Amino acid sequence: MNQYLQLCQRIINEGHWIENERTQKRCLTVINADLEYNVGANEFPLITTRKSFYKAAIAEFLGYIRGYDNAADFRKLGAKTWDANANENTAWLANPHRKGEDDMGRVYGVQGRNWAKPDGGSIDQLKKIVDNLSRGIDDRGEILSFYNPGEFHMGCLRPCMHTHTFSLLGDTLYLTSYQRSCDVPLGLNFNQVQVFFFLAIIAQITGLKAGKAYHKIVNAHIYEDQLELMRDVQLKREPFPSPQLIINPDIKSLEDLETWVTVDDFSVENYQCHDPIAYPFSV
Ligand SMILES: Nc1nc(=O)c2c([nH]1)NC[C@@H]1CN(c3ccc(C(=O)N[C@@H](CCC(=O)O)C(=O)O)cc3)CN21
Ligand SMILES: O=c1ccn([C@H]2C[C@H](O)[C@@H](COP(=O)(O)O)O2)c(=O)[nH]1
Repeated sequence: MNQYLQLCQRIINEGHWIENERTQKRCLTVINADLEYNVGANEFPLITTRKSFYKAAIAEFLGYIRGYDNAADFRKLGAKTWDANANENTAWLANPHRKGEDDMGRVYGVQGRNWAKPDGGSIDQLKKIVDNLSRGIDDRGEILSFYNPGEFHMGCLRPCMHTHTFSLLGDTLYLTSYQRSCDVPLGLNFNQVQVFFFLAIIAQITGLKAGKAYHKIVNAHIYEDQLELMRDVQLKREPFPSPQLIINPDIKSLEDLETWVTVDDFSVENYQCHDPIAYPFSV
């Protein structure tokens, strides 16, 4: 929790005001942040200085694992997070590749599970990783990349947290996740949960021990209309100790994640938090 608060404070102390053309808003911005989560010790990095809706964050990531490309499928899992980008961004609404209401296009999980090969067919990056790790193999290229510049024009948004690398030391699994752009009040609140969740769940289904997750962020920003709430409300609050994430032990395979798992298979223990804060969202 302290590393999150330190990053927020650093943006306020040292940030530069940068115009953003896509959203037509200014962002207070710093470059480079390194966050670390101890998944093995189950120190769940859930924000405590406001109420955090971790189930929606897990639902969103479960949608990526399943390769979903439609905001309605995310809603069914419990995440409304793609409604605005799929249906309210004027550039995407006018894009000939958009297949209709709720379509997100070839983003995130589509690339992760169904990367189109130039010579036909497709690559399932996640299945290869899970198969290797289950056999104790780390070929130093256990990389899940959502970043496909050749298909940016076919999706509603370029992926923000775009690359996840798994590494094995003995029977302990590590994850390094790389994020190019980070909405610290809203997005990071979810992304911290997702990086932790991803290592915890892949360790569980591959029979490995979870070690640490390393979360590397390039452009970390606060939108101009979020600044007052962050500076004068959230940062004035005292954090509580980290809660623990509890995962249904019956989840044993990638197929389980693809078929029957829901957000009800996850819960949190000892979560003490302050009141919610409704931050403005920029489409
Ligand atoms: N400007 C922007 N920021 C983001 O963080 C973001 C995007 N766009 N576009 C793509 C996804 C969608 N994400 C989102 C979208 C909405 C919330 C949000 O509204 N969160 C609320 C609670 C949501 C709920 O009740 O489930 C929050 O208070 O955290 C969070 C992340 C993260 N990403
Ligand atoms: O997982 C996510 C997804 C998105 N974001 C934020 C970061 C930016 O504020 C916007 C994306 O805008 P770009 O112009 O494409 O950078 O969404 C996030 O923090 N986490």
